[in-house]
Parts: sequence; structure tokens; C-alpha cells
Amino acid sequence: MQMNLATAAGAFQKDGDAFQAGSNLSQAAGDKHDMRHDALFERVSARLKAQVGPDVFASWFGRLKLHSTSKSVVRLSVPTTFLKSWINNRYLDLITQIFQQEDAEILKVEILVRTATRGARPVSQEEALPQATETTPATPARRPTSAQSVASVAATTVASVQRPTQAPLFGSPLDQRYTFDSFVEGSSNRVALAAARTIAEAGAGAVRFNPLFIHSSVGLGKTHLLQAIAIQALQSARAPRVVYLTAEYFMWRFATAIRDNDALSLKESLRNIDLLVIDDMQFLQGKSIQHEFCHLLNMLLDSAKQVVVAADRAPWELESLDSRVRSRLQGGVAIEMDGPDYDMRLEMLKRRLDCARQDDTSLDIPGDILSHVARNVTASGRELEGAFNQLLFRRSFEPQLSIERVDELLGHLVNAGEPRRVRIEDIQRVVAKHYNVSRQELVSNRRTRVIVKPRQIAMYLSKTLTPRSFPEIGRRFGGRDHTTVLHAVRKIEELISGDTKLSHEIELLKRLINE
Ligand SMILES: Nc1ncnc2c1ncn2[C@@H]1O[C@H](COP(=O)(O)OP(=O)(O)OP(=O)(O)O)[C@@H](O)[C@H]1O
Repeated sequence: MQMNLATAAGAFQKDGDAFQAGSNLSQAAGDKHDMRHDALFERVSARLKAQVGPDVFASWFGRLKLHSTSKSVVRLSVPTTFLKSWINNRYLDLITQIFQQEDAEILKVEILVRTATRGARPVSQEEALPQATETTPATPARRPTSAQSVASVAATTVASVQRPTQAPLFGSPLDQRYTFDSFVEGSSNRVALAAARTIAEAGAGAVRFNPLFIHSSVGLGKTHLLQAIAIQALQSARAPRVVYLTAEYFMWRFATAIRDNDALSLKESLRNIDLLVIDDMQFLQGKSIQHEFCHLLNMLLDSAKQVVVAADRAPWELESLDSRVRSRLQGGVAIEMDGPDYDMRLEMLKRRLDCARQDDTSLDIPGDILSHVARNVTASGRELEGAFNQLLFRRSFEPQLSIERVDELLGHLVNAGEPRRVRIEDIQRVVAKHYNVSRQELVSNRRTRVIVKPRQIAMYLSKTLTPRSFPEIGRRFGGRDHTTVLHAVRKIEELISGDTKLSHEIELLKRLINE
């Protein structure tokens, strides 16, 4: 699972690279900024970085570029509509202020979307599509018309926060503790959080990423984030009709409706929702249920209603799903979340303690114990929650918990779920050595049999031994498409099932890699 700061920052910047070439061209064609302005931009960037901190800067401003300048207007460009909207909403005043401190003549700063600025024509929000993330496949996003803007969703509630005048539809219960306020932000989830907030707040002019697909391994906050979207949307003045469901609940509800001959009215009630939030998508099963879901998805997306989905894997890896559902889910934006780092884990524990203190003000867990737990319980938010509950429970009859005692109590959680991290480079090195080829050959374009098979085995091992996504593995093998990796993994799986020699060979390679 990899959504570290660099990839998070890169996630919305895919077209940035495409622009690089364009930018040179446009400069050759006489872009209106000179060395003086470049230096000004550099100074402003440095001050901005100092002000917002390197993490935030890397996430949101890493690909901010100077586009053009006139006497009083500075135009900056970013690769995606999402970034433009984000910066406009949150940082434009600050950026303008810094520019003005550097050059008092500057009156205005404008942010443009880069791909669209290539032709020197700033595009409107409606024209610019949200760009795919690094984990988004090439399938082009559908382009809703401006009249279909998700930003224009109107409103009612469905789940637990209901407007009294509206009859509720249906939904899984929302946990009111799962809010944006209680969600700890960090480099591993910054992009997902930003996208989630944008959808929940979606006012006029909001950017559309539809469907938004959030994926991560277990316990990393998908449910928390999805519920936060639903809760916040329900609180908004626009009062959208929100349905939050787990895939299992959807299945159960549809199966019951079909059994009771009530499917029509259920479908009718779902027609009018504005925001559909579906959790644990990997559990959606059954041909007819998937057919219904596909129908609902098509209907909502076609009428530009927002859909948010979470699963434990990327949309194209949801192999049990009907290909039409999968394809529709791939048409939006997929964002992967990674595990929390130490600072995030510590912050999660502190927030939990603050929360617990609201019920019992005498509660206290010393800072050194909290940081010890944050350092050692690394697997996921869920393990951390378990560790915290253990501490709280124990503390009531063992008030003086020592670090040693904490280790004893939490032994089963320490480093749980985190086997030694295997790196793709290690896999490539071991496989290359074993098959007597070079690492360069493994990642090259050569398609001779002696290279292709080891390459496929290395890809297979990368998928099974690391949490990397198909696109990421593809990139690490010479920039190949994710479908090539998928094909390799399937091929090797198939071969292993009928070829004992190969299966032993792979077991041996696994042992060598893990040594
Ligand atoms: N960034 C975060 N900030 C605060 N709490 C978090 C964060 N990430 C995870 N948690 C907490 O960790 C616990 C597990 O998170 P959650 O249930 O949302 O994970 P999940 O990704 O949906 O897992 P699963 O795949 O098993 O459904 C929850 O109590 C959640 O509040």
C-alpha cells in the first residue's frame, strides 16, 4: 500500500509531466515571464514552503509553476482542476499576500490548469476534467455537463442524521465519531482526505471526481473517511439526500426487497439520492445484485450524482465484480491510502485520550507510554484502537503501568501485520540472479523467452510479497501498463497450479527474498 508523500503529491499531478514538454514549447513560443519573474517565483515558493511546512508544500505546491506575468497579474499553473480548486479555496490569499510582499505592484494571482493552459487559453472549471491519480487507470473520466455539477446537489438525509420532513430511505448506521475532525491527516492519506472533504463540502464550482474510489488495506481509515463524508454532507445547508451503505447491507436489502416483491419501490427510492457512499465494495457478490448495483451506478453517474466507494483493493483488482461495474468504477478517480506514520499514530492516540477524558476527566496516560505505543503498534488504525482500549481498561486497576508492562499487554499487537518490508528491488535482484539475467534486462523491453518468464515471476512476487498496486509495479518494471502486470500475475498463478517444479522454484525464491 503506497501513498507516501511523494506519491500523494504526485497523485493529482499526472498530467504535470505531460506538460513539461508543452511548457518548453510554450516558452519557446515566448512565454511572458523572464528570469526576474522566475526569481520572484522562487522566492515566493520558498516563503510559502516556510509558512505551510514542507509536507503541505510538497502535497499541494510541488508542481505549482509560474505560467505568465503581466505588470500586476501573476498566473500560476497546476496540473489538475482539483489542485486549482484546492489552492484557490485555501491558499490563494496567502499566496497573493506573499507575492505582494515581494512586489507591491502585484494585484492579483490567478491559478490555471496546466494541460488546458498549453494552448494559452485558461479553461473554466466545467471544461477541465479532474485528472486521474497515479492509481487511476487510463479509462477516461466521463465529463458531466455543467448543469450536472455535483456541486449543485440538493438535499435530504437518509442515514442517522435525518431531516424531520424527509422520510428516510435506507442505509447502514453512521458512527457520529467518524468525522473529519477526528480523522488524523498525514502524508499517507492527505490526498484521499482532500478529495473526501471536497465532495462533502461540494458547493458551487466544486470539482467532480466521480466516482471517487478510495482503497487501502484493512484498518487504515476508509470507513472513517466515508462516514465523515456522509456526516458532513448531511449537515450541510444544501441538505443533500445521502445514502451510506456497506456492500453487504446493499446485498441484504436488495435480496429482501426481491423476496418481498418490493424491488421496484426500493429502486424508485434510490433514484432520487444525491450522494451514494458504498463501503467494503469487495464484498458485493451475486449476479443479480451486481446487475442492480450496476444499474444504480449508471443511473447516478449519468445524472451526475456523486458516488463514493471504498474497498480493500483498487477497482481493477476487484475480480469478483461484474466487468461492467468494474469498468464504471474505473471511470473516476482512485486514491490509495497507506498506513499511518509515527506522528499520525501518536496523534490518533492523543485524540482518543482527549475523547475518553470527556467522560472521565481524571483519566491520564503518560506521554511516554503513548509515544511508546505509537512507535510499536504500527499495523493500522484498528490495531492502535485496540491498543488504546487495552491501556484504558488496564489502567483502571493498574494505575502505574510501566513500559515493560505495556509491552507485555500489547505484545500481540506490536508490529502485527507488518512482516519485514520486501522491496521490489530485492525481488528483482533475487529473481535476476536466480535466472541468470540482469536486473536491467528484467525491466527492459526485451521480449525473449529467457527474460519474459523471470520478469513475469518477478512481477508475480512483487504483487504477492509487497503491498504495491498493479500500476506501481508496472512502473517499477520499466513503465509497463498495469494490465501487463495483471496478466503476468494471472499467468504465473495459472502455471503454478499445474507445475510443481515451478511452484517449488517460487517458494525457494520467496525464501531467498525474505532472508
Ligand atoms: N487517519 C485516521 N485518523 C483517525 N482515526 C483513524 C485513522 N485511520 C484509521 N483510524 C481509526 O482506525 C479504526 C479503523 O479504521 P476504519 O474502520 O475506517 O478502517 P477501514 O480502512 O475501513 O478498514 P476495513 O478495510 O477493515 O473496513 C477506526 O477506529 C478509525 O477511526
